[in-house]
Amino acid sequence: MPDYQTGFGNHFSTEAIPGALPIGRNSPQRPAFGLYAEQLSGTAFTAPRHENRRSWLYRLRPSAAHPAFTRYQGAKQFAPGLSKEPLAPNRLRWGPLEIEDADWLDSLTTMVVAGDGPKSQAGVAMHIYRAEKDMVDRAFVSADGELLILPEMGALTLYTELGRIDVKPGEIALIPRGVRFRVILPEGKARGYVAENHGVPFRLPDLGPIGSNGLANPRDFETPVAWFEDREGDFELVQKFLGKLWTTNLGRSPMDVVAWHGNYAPWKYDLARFNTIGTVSFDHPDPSIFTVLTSPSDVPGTANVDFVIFPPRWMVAEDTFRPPWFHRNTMSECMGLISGAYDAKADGFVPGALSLHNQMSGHGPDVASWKGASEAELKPHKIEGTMAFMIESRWVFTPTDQALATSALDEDYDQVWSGFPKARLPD
Ligand SMILES: O=C(O)Cc1cc(O)ccc1O
Ligand SMILES: [Fe+2]
Repeated sequence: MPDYQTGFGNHFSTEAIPGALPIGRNSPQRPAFGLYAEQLSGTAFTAPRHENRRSWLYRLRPSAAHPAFTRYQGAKQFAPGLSKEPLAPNRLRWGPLEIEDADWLDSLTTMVVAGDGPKSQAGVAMHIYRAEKDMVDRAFVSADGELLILPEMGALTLYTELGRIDVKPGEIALIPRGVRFRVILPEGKARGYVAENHGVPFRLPDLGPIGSNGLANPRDFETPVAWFEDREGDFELVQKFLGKLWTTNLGRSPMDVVAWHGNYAPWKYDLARFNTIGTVSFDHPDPSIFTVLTSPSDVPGTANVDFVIFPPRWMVAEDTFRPPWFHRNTMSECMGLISGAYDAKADGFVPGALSLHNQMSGHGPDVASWKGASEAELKPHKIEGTMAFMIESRWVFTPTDQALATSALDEDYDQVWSGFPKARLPD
């Protein structure tokens, strides 16, 4: 069982072998045991102090020691590039994708990308993994963004440069941009979502009038302690760089960091710890009240990407249509479901599914959900056994060609909003 240290964005210090971590300096002339000191920067050196993220790694060999990268021929469905066709303003929905005879990396399937891709340092890509093999002698790293991993089926063990993380459905994990890792499937099969954030790193949202506690509390984020593997021999490193995949043979495992300190590190978080806040009077609040993490853009309050969840919660609003209202939004919304049912979609939105409601597309409850909620007796009611999420962005999402071609695409999605009775005005 991995061990963790707690706190979001804390300055951690951890060593797998006593004496490996230098004290009082980062880069001594001769680090202990002949280890190599290496700084991993997740923000510009000159980023403001409260945004600045970097860690110091003490490792068996420097990351710099590797031969040239060549194009990687696997993972054909991962980052295939975007369609050049004009993007229709249609609402889209996909059913769950099938498990593939592949490891986590090779099973990654890019569905939609918000923004202009990694070169712009903005936007977010949504990928789905659906694997049944372990990554044994190989690791992956994205230079294009941090990876927010959302398991939907089956647990994962993430062996990262900075330690090991166990994560299961209902929990989430984050691998910072540039951190190398491999994925083991303790339950044999695994499926889930990956939001690759090309913009500035996720942080906790400001709480404003909510006060100093609530939503995702910083102490519930768990970062692994230092752990390393000393493995020599063929070891592939696949790197995503500007939307293309590259490979090299390191000749050793890159998970050879014996000690590290800093505030740039992977973490996991149990969504059940989210302190959900909602109305105790009337009206359905904007879903921003459910924001777990936000990556701001250069326009204040207008996120590059927000990660929002719809957890189990009490519904008590009086004289209120309680599910999400009908709406059109300047922000674009991509949703997934980890478990249970979502209160705006009585049918067709199942765990593993994905939906897309782009900028200004009319959406909201389907007919069955609207009818049920309009006629319901408004007793206090608990929505239980559910976890939906939304990746919301100021940048429009473009589906990949393969997402538009897959049989998992629901050809009749628009039908969920057909058949609403017309309002009747007084004579
Ligand atoms: O479209 C959706 O289902 C997500 C959503 C939920 C909600 O409670 C209010 C607005 C919104 O976009
Ligand atoms: Fe919406």
